Amino acid sequence: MTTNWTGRTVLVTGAEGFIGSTLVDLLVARGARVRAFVHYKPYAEKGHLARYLADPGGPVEMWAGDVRDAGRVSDAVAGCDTVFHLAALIGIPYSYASPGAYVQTNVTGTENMAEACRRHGVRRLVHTSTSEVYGTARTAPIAEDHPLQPQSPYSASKIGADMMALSFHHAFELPVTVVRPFNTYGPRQSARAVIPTILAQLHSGAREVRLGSLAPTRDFTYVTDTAEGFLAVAECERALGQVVNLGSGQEISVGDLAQALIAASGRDAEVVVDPSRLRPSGSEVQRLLSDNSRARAWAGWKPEVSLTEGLRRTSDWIEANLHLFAPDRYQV
Ligand SMILES: Cc1cn([C@H]2C[C@H](O)[C@@H](COP(=O)(O)OP(=O)(O)O[C@H]3O[C@H](CO)[C@@H](O)[C@H](O)[C@H]3O)O2)c(=O)[nH]c1=O
Repeated sequence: MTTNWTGRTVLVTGAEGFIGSTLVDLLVARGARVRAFVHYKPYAEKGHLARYLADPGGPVEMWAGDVRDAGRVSDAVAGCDTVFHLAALIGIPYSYASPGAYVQTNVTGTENMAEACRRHGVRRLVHTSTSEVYGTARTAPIAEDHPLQPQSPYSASKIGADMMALSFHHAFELPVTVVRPFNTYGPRQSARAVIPTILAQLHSGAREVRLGSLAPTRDFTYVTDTAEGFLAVAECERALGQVVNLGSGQEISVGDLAQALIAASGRDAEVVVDPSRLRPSGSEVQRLLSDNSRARAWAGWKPEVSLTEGLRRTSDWIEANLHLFAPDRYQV
């Protein structure tokens, strides 16, 4: 589905992140004016949006702020046609240490965003969920009506955020769509996630890849496919007030992924199981596989980049940007 974004003003929160900045690239390429809501200005200015932010008259305008600040959020939304809300705390391990922070940023931040969108009458609020809300698949592939199982405080906060966004559709007719990406990967992802963690180790010459468990499976979806999905659902009438999965529909175990990454990197290493790296019992999501038929049928979306090709591109990017993965640069 192609849509004309020319001349439209679009707010992207979490714009300095890897999915957010990829979405900004796609919007700019389609002629939109983007308001990039970023949390930490100095980081954003050096990060993936740097080339835009160095051009004050260009298509991207930076708004530094915190989604917990309702006034700042409202100011950012004013005059925008569409809002893509990606800003969130996303690290699962950190959510065990500080659940309340996840409630404030993820649930209250989404409430602030929905309230601002209502006040300013936006055409569509696209709220970002996560496949983590499903927990370990009870049935696979996972369709949007699968039960929600909060296996971590992070997941619970995202379930709360999703419900808050959807409640604004029911209570106030706010035009909301909840997108539920499965594990997105690709260039720009930080070392927090499994694919960049392993690739950064391999390209640094590690001869061992240490993993907590090889058994969990994930549905890895390439970042441009995820970002294209955001754009497709934003224009989809049937998706109003609905949840839409964005996943490749393919599943791979962490162990097989590690082998695929060794192949993609052209490096030689052994995979070692290290139980000290396991997440708390009952918290690890053991299986995620998307049913993406809703996104295909409703929004005309389909994944374009195969896992083999996506891992090769990601490996090449990490090898060329290894300085970003030095231990003192780790971002969680
Ligand atoms: C970083 C890391 C991960 N793993 C394992 C844990 C999981 O079974 C699997 C994938 O881990 P992660 O890449 O952290 O992804 P996962 O736990 O699925 O969660 C991610 O994907 C979610 C989308 O489903 C996002 O909402 C979360 O913010 C994000 O953290 O790899 C390891 O064994 N070792 C590691 O160092």
